[in-house]
Amino acid sequence: MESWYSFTWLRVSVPLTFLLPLLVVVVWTKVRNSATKRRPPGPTGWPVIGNMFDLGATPHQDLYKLRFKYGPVIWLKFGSVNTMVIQSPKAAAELFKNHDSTFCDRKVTEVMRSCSYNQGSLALSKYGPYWRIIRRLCSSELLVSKRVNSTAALREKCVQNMTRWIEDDSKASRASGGSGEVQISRFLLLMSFNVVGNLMLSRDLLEPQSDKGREFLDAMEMVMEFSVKPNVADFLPFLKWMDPMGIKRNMEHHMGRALKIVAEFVTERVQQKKHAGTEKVNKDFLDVLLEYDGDGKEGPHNISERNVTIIILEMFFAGSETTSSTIEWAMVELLCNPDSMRKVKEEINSIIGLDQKVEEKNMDELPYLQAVVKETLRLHPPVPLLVPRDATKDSNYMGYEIPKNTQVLVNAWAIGRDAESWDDPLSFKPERFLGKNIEYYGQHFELIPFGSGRRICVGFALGERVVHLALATLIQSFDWEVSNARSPEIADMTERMGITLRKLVPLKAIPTKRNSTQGKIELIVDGKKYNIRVEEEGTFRKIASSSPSIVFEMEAEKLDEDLDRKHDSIERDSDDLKAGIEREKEDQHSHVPIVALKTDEETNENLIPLAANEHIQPYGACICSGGSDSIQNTTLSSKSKQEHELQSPIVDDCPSLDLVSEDPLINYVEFKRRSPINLSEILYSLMNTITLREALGKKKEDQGTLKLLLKEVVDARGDGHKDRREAIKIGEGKGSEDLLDVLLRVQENGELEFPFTTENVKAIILVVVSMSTLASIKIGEWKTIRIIQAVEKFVKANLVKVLKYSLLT
Ligand code: HEM
Repeated sequence: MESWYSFTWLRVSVPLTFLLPLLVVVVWTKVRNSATKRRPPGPTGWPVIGNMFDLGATPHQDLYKLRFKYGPVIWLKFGSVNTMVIQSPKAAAELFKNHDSTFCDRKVTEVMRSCSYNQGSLALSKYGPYWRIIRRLCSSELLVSKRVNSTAALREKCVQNMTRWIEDDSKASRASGGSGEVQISRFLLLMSFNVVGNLMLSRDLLEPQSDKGREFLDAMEMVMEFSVKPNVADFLPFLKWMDPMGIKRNMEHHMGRALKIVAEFVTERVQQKKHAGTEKVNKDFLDVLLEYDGDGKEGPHNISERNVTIIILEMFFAGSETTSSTIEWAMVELLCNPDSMRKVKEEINSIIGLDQKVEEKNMDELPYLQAVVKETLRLHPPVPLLVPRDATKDSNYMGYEIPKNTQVLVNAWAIGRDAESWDDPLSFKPERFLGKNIEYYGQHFELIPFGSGRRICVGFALGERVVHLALATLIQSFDWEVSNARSPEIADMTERMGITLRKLVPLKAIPTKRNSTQGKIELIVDGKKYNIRVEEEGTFRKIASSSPSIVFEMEAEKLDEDLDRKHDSIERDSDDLKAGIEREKEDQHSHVPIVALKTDEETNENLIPLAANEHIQPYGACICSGGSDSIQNTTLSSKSKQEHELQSPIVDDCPSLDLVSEDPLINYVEFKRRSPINLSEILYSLMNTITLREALGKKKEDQGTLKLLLKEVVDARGDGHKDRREAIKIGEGKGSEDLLDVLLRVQENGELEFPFTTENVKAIILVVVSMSTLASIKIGEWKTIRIIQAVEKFVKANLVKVLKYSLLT
C-alpha cells in the first residue's frame, strides 16, 4: 500500500515540480498583461519582484536610459508597487497642470515610518488638513519671499562664517605642510545647516569645533543615509514585520538620536515661553509652530510638541543638503569650465567689486550668476526624482489607466537633459539662459528642480537665495584652483545617490583669498593712522587739506599670500629657493611710503626736480594734472580750481592700461622658470611700462629704461616730440596728445599765470612716472590716486596670472 502510494506520489510530483513554476509564470504573465492593457509601456518584470533589478544605485540614470526604448512615460512594478515614471517636459506639464490633485499624496517608505516620523512630517504627509495647515504656516511665516527677505542678514552672516572657516582650514593645511586644499562640501553643509538653524531656532547649530553640532550632524547624516537605502520590505509588504535588511532598526536608532537633540531645543523654548513676561518681537519658526492655535476652520487646533520637533528636523533634512549639493555642483562645473568661471567672476567684480560684501540684494544685477545656478540645477537637480507622489484615486492620464496607489516618479534629471527642449543638453552652458525667460518655479516644465504643483518645494525662495549668495561669495572671496593630481577626479561627474544627488568624489580645491584694494591703504597723517578706501577721495581730501603731509603705505598682504602659495608649491626640498622667497617676502614687507606734500599755492616755488631719496617735496599750482585733458585747470584760481577738481571727471581708468600686454612678464617668468622670481622687479617693470605709456604715449616696443626716459624728458623740447607737436599744431594729431605734448603746448602758448619752465615739465613727468614705481611718490593731485589705483589693480590681476603661469608650467 505504502509503495503504491509512494509510486503514485512520485508520478504526480515529478511533473508538478517542473510544471507548477511554469504555470505560475504563464498565469502571472496573463494576469499582468490583461491588467496592463492600458498601462504605459515598460520593461517586463520578473514574477513577484517585478522590475526591482532594473534599477541600480543611480535610478534616475537607469530610468533615463529606459526612456530611449519606451518613451517618456514608463510603467514599472517594484514587487507589489505600481510605478509610473514621467520623463519629458510635456508629460510633466500634463501631470502637474491637469492631474495634480490626483497625484498629490506621497508614497511613504517603511523606513520613514520609524519613530512615527511620517505622521508629523510635512513632506510625507497625506494631502489633507494637517498638510494644508503646516504648509500654510511654512509659506506665510517662514519661506514666503517677504519673510525670507527680512532674514537676509542672518544668511549673510552664515555665509561669511563659512568663508572664514574655509580660510582657516586652508591656512591650517598649509601650516602643516599641505597644499591648502579644502573639501568645500563640508563647509557648505555646515553653512546651510546654520542657515536653517538660524531661521528655525535662532541659533548657529554648528561650528566646525562644536561637539553638540557634530553629534547632530552625525545623526542627521545617518538618517539621510538610511532613508534612501532600497528596502525589500517596501516591495514585498509581507516581509515588513521581519525588517529583513535591518534598515528600519537602524533608522529607529539614528532618527531617535536626531529627534532627541531637536526635542531638547523645543522643550527649552517651551520653558522659556512659560517664564517670559512679554511677547517676543522677532519670532522664529519654532515660536510660530508652538504658538499656533488653529485657524478657526479646519484642524488641527494646535501642533503637538512631538510634531513640532519632527517639522523642525525635517527643515534641516530638506533645506541643508539640497542647497549645499547645488553649490558644490556649481563650483565643480565652474572649475571644469574656466570660461564660465571667468565670466561669473568678471560680473561679480564689476557689479560688486572686491571691497564690498556680497549681499542678497545684489543678485538681480548678476544675470550670469543666475544663469550658472539654473544651468547647475538643470544638469544636477539635487532631488532628481522629486519626492515620490502617490495616486489618490484611479485616473486616466494621457490615455493610460492609472490605478489608485500608483507611485509616481518625475525624473527632473532626465527632463533637464531632454534633447527636444535643450540644445547640446549634456554641456554646461549658462549662456543658454541669458535673455530667456526660463525659470525654475514650476511653470516651465523643462526645468523643474523644485518640482511643481501643490507639492512644489515649499523652501525654494530660501533655497535659491542661499545658493546664489554662497556661490557668489565663494567666487568673490577666493581664487579657486585644483591641483594637477585632483583634476581628473574633479572632471569625473560620477554621482552618488543619497537623500540628494551628490558628487561621488567630493570636490577638493585650493582657495586663495582675494584681497580688496580697500583696507590696503594705511594712511598716516601726522603720526595718526587711518585706514581708508582709496575711492574715498572725499575723506582723503579732507584729511589732506588739514595736514601738510600725507603718508600712505601699500600693504603687501596680497603679495605675501601669493608668495606663501609659491613657497608651498615650489619643490619643497630646495632650501635655497625657500630662502630666496623669504627674502622676497621681507622686501615686500618693507612698505615704501608714498608721500604727498601740499604747499601753499602762493609760495609757488615751482617744481623742484625730483631727487631720488627725498620723500617730501613741495608742489606748486602747476601740478594738477592726472591726465592730459585737465592740464588747463592750472589756469584757474585756487577756489574755482578746487571746485573744478571736485566736479571734474575723475581720470577714470587709464584707457591705455588694457593695451599694455603682460607678455613681457610672461616672458620674464618663462625665462626664470623654476627659480625664485623677484616680484619687486616685475612690479617695477610693469608699472613703468604702464605709466610711461600713459605719460609719454610710448608704445611698449620703443620704451626704454628709466635712463632713456630721463634723457627724453631732459630733451623734452628736442627731437623726441618735435614731429608730433608739429602735427598736432596743424591739427592732424589732435586727440592723440600725451601728457608731455600737453605740457609742452601749455608752455609754448604761455597759458599759465606763472612762469612754466622746462624744469617744471620734467618734474611733472617724473612725478607721474615715479609715482608708479611704488618708490617715493611725490604728488599733490588727488586724481592721480585713481591712476595708482588703476595701476595697482592691473598689476595685481596680472601678477596672479603670472604666478599661476609660473606654477603651472
Ligand atoms: C536648492 C534647494 C532645494 C531644492 C532643489 C529642493 C527641491 C525640492 C523638491 C524637488 C521637492 C519635491 C517637490 C515635488 O514633489 O514636486 C521639495 C519639497 C520640499 N522642500 Fe525643498 N528643495 C530645496 C530647498 C529647500 C529648503 C531650503 C527647504 C526648507 C528649509 C525645503 C523644504 C521642502 C519641503 C518641506 C518640501 C515638502 C513640500 C511638500 O510636500 O509639500 N526645500 N524640495
